[in-house]
Amino acid sequence: MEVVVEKVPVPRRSANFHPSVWGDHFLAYASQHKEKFFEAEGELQRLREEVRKMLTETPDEFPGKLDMIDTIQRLGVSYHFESEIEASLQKIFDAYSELNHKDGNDLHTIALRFRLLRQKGFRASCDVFDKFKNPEGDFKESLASNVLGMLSLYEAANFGVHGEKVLDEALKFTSNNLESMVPSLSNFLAAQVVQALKLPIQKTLTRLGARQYISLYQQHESHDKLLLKFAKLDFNKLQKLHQKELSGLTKWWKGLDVATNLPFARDRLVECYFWILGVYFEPKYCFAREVLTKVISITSIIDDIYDVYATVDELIVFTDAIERWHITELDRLPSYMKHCYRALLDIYKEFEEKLAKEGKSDRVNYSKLEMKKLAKGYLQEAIWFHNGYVPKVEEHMKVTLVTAGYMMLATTSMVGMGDSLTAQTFDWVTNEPLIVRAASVIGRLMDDMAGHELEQEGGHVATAVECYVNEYGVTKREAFDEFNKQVANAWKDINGECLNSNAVPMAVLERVVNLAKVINLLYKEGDWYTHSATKLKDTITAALIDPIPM
Ligand SMILES: CC(C)=CCC/C(C)=C/COP(=O)(O)OP(=O)(O)O
Repeated sequence: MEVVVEKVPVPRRSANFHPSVWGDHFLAYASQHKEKFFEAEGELQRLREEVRKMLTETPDEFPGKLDMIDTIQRLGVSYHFESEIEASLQKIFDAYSELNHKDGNDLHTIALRFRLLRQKGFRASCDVFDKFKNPEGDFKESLASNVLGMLSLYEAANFGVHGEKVLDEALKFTSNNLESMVPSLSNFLAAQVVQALKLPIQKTLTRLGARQYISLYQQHESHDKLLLKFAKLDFNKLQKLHQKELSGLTKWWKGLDVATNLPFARDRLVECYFWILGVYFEPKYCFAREVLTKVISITSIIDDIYDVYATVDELIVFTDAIERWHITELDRLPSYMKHCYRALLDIYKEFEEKLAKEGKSDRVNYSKLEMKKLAKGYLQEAIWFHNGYVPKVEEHMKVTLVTAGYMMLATTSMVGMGDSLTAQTFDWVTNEPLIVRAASVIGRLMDDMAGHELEQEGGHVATAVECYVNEYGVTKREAFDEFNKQVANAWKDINGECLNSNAVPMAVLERVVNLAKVINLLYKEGDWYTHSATKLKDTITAALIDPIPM
């Protein structure tokens, strides 16, 4: 495509991304909420207190308490009872050996206890599973007929860290057995097993998980009606809140008019909001969501400027302008870049002004530094691409772990959080801690495996796959196998870092874990983000448009 920019004709590339599939859809929700926000508020509050009572009145040493906590979490409502659940888990952890001893060979209870503790950062020992092995050191075949036990062990094994051989074995044992069991199970159990094998709890996003679990739970003959009703009402209330937020963000996004001003770029505000909803969905993180959605949306445009449209000369100036971060830099930029640069500066200025009222505007600087680092990484990739250079894997990863964007997003995720976060925590997050690196490895490798074919065709910097094949002289299949192993190892890093949470608030670690979960969803079956018109559209519809029928 030939476009005249600044009087000189410049050859431009285009990736032919499809336009937004949402248009102004979410604007409609702006007026809806002028009426009474949520009609069932009174009932919701009453049910919430009933559930709280049920939770606090059930003794912690009672095995049914574990199922209750699990159900509350999986229905997506545990955020209302964080302190109650934390206190129970602490007591359960303190009596861990004793309780496991008492439960004898009850695999379901023992595995569930282990998982619930690990999920919340308690260092529960995996030695509890040794007793389920035979003298040869294999899991007892007799366990294979215990569907509930196998399912719980499978979910637990996904929380393993490096060196936990028993959990690696448990994962293989349960995955194989569960898969072969499916045809002989009742519809209800089969649906649970299939869902779990597709996506274990450890990788499930809270809103989507809640939606799925609510529909499964209501098919369960002994479900708690009160809890189910509460979960449905709460889901629908949160959905309305999210719709309202997204209508505000759509208004902001319309002001940028991506389709006219930056027609070569992906126009993906709604997908970006969904991405960030995976990072935090709770009402208290409303401002944090706004900050992170604006930042990821503008980053997506910036990525396309570097990857698709700009010349290297323009990119050198653009990167320098981002480094200098000053409105006077606008004069040096071609007009299409001006739109993006101005928006970038405006959003950060807005955050600074808002945070200044609470004396927290310094937080924004950490995010700016990460954004500058990201832009330099993008430039390096563009130079490699334009020179036809295929780096060695190590050199590639050094840059592309930064351009995976998760170092910048992990840092920025903390900017709008109301929690009192210290300068040490910001220093920690900006120093490439293992958990952020692991999320970046997952992001980079899954993105490159998903986009490998297209990116090769469409003119993109060499993916990790190409670099690996090139350096080691292996097949593409072998490169994928190696990367899938690295991704599995990165999940173990993440699990391990969540058990060392003394120095860093769990609320911060959870953001990084959630970033990893989103990337897993978006890239495990191709690039859903770029090609958002089908599967991602349906997923977003379930999370953000269709209420749960009462
Ligand atoms: C995590 C962030 C910042 C997301 C913003 C949107 C984005 C750049 C997605 C990846 O696109 P891509 O598949 O084109 O990525 P890349 O160019 O890095 O391969």
